[in-house]
Amino acid sequence: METDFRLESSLWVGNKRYRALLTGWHFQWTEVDKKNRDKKTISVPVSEVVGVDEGQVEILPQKSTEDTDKDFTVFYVKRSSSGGLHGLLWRLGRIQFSCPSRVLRDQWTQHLRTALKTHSPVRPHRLLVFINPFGGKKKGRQIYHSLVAPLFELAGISSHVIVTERANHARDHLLKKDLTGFDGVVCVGGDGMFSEILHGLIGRTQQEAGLCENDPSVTLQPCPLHIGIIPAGSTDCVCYATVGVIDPVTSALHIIIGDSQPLDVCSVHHTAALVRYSVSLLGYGFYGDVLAESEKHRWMGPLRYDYAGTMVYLSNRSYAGIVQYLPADPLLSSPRDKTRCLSGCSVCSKSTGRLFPHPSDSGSLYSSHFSQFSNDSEEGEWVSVEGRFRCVSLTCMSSSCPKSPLGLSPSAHLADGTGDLILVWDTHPLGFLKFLYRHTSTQDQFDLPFVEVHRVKAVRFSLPAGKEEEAFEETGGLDEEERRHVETISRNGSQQQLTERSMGQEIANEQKSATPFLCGLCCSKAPAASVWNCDGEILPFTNIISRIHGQLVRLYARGIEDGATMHSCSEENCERA
Ligand SMILES: Nc1ncnc2c1ncn2[C@@H]1O[C@H](COP(=O)(O)OP(=O)(O)OP(=O)(O)O)[C@@H](O)[C@H]1O
Repeated sequence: METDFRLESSLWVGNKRYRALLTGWHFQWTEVDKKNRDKKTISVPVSEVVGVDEGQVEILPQKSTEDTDKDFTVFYVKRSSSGGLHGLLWRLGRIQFSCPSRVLRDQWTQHLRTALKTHSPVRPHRLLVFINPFGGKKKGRQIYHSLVAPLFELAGISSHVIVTERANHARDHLLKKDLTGFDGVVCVGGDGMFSEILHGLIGRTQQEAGLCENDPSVTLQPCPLHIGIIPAGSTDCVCYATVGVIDPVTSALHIIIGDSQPLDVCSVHHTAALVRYSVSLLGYGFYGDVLAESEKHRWMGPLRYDYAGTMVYLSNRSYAGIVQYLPADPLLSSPRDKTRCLSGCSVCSKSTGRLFPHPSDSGSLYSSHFSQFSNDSEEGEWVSVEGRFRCVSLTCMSSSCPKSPLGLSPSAHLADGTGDLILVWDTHPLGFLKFLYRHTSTQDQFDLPFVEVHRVKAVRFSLPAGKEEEAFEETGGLDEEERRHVETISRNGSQQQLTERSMGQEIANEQKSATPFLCGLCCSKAPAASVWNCDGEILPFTNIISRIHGQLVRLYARGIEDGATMHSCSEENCERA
């Protein structure tokens, strides 16, 4: 196979001579001096060649081609350090070669294109793009049209663009409209937009498979369409945790070359109904309170999270609860093993075989039921703990973000079919402050006597009997709308997908106004119950059951590339920013 694509010749860039070599998997060019000695080599994996065009081609500010007979231009992925602890920025590299003859030029372009088709077969050809015009700084449209669309055009990707007109527009489209011919769905926005796409695609896939999402023991069908995230929100945590940087060009290049990163998803249920899906944080206590408090101060913009965090910390709350969890196999990995889930993670790769025992399952992504939960004998023993907690958090990924570069659980994996359950028992305020502060540094936040972390497959949370009634009295229990909501989901399953964001917010607002929630430091009586923060949405229920679905979706990403690889590739297609 290798030799089929082998091509070697002298090529010129300006007046410098290069020896260019295509071996199938790699394209490299080495500058040769007048004495025929090799100078610097640049080597690019064929999978990272973005496109090849005849002539002298520019793409910015818009595509222009000077069609000369003996020239061709190669576009490729070029890395540069983001300067921080985290991943690498990707940029579009461009090199324009001249050949001694047109025949040789055509040979090069043909060979490169054939190598691309053979060694990069999973690149997208047609994408459905949703732009949230109001996300983040309201620059979604501009980001897409100026930075992303020209790259898609260069790579020969056709895209159908929908600018959303309301919340849940993208989700409803994915649930109801014809998606034939699309290879993937791209969202231009923040975590809220990603969540819409996630819910739409998972719901659609289960509808088509005839599966009921309400039952937590049902093994859900992995989604066949990939998701691409072009970050343009005020919180872009999923992008940060799966790419390592928040940068539209880097994300666009990952989409173009068809990178594929599986991602675990946690389903959250209340009684017999699905409430939501989560990929990053499902948090009760502190994180729920911060979200509820911050929603009251949306006018502050992103500053509201710092303000709410401070207020909630000062209110010094803890909550009674019963947490039950189903431990994952401790022999496979541990949340305290100091490993990091980086690009090419071996724990995640091995999990693919465990989660999809029949090779065809993972290949087609249309596996039939794979038993990791429903089979009682394999399920294992549930563990139960009861007490007062500052916070209870479940995360399917490290949940790293610019403010917490290692995240809530630094050794969590993106795609091993498990989540990390973090229990922070009631403690004195300074202890809790230490726990919070350690998230911003490299210190181990789990190395504290009041903190536990467990790698789990499922979690149940309930209020202790007496507290349930207290909380019920405080909130007035389920209101009419909540009851209708649960009934609708139970009846219609995936047809009527999930909590409407707007409705969820209304419920949360009602709940907030009904609860003497955080009336600041003056509030003398602490409420009996907190709320759940599910990837930035408040859940309308306290008693929940959640389950991790291994590798349920795939993103156009490859996990975080280690900045240290900059050293090994400094001779190749890398540069320091
Ligand atoms: N056209 C629209 N009008 C109003 N809301 C929309 C529209 N399109 C999408 N949304 C909703 O806006 C929410 C926030 O969007 P997004 O995540 O893109 O931006 P963000 O600035 O990061 O948001 P936030 O800070 O509120 O989480 C999403 O949950 C989505 O459902």
